[in-house]
Amino acid sequence: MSYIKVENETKQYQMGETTITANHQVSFEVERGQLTVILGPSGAGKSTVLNILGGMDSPTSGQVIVDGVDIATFNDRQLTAYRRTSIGFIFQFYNLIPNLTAKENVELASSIVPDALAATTVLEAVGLGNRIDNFPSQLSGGEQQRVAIARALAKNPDILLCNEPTGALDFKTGKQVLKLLERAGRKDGKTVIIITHNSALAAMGDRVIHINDAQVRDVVDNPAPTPVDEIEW
Ligand SMILES: Nc1ncnc2c1ncn2[C@@H]1O[C@H](COP(=O)(O)OP(=O)(O)OP(=O)(O)O)[C@@H](O)[C@H]1O
Repeated sequence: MSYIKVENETKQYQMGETTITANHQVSFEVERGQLTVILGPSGAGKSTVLNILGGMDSPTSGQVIVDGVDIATFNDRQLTAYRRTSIGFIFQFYNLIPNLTAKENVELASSIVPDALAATTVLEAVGLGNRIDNFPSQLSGGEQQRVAIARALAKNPDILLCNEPTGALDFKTGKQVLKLLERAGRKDGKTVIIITHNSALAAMGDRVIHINDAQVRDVVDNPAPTPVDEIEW
């Protein structure tokens, strides 16, 4: 069985009298270590998929099997443990704590898991060895996103979930960030899932899942993904 298998996952939100269907019968699979791009326009339902895969939300119906276990059946305590140990999150706007240094931001995450990597080591790995004592406000957007990647990697999770990781960055800085995610997948064996509306990023994925109007429209495998260095947008 695939490492991740989402089967007929539906998520509805009740807003007074109105029911909003954010995901409708979503099904797809991701193999372990695969770099996956989930592509779709704004409002398509991508973040909903990511929130459910990350254990931040539960589906209304359907199965979300990760490493053989259906996390859709998890209670709050099980979801907390899953979020802590299995998942590293990277968001569009970094979500760093402003009054903690880069190192302290990373340590905050690593302190909640048993098999954490040293904060300094991961900050060095993302090229920020000389900025560990800087506060987020003293770092550029790209540097802040690299701290966020270090924070996610420090927990040593199996899965990295990235929601528009380059959405707030310029082309050159965005590429640096994508190269780190590419390396986390190709060298460190993480299962990296990137959500984006930027269709140029599809080329870097081993698998591309197209979502539109709450549904999976297409799943395309790339036998020869393009290295991030060669992607233009
Ligand atoms: N908590 C919520 N309550 C009500 N509706 C929601 C909630 N979360 C998402 N939705 C709705 O579900 C639909 C899908 O939203 P979602 O955020 O998953 O899309 P998206 O593809 O990630 O879009 P974007 O790229 O703009 O973030 C939208 O119509 C959105 O308004």
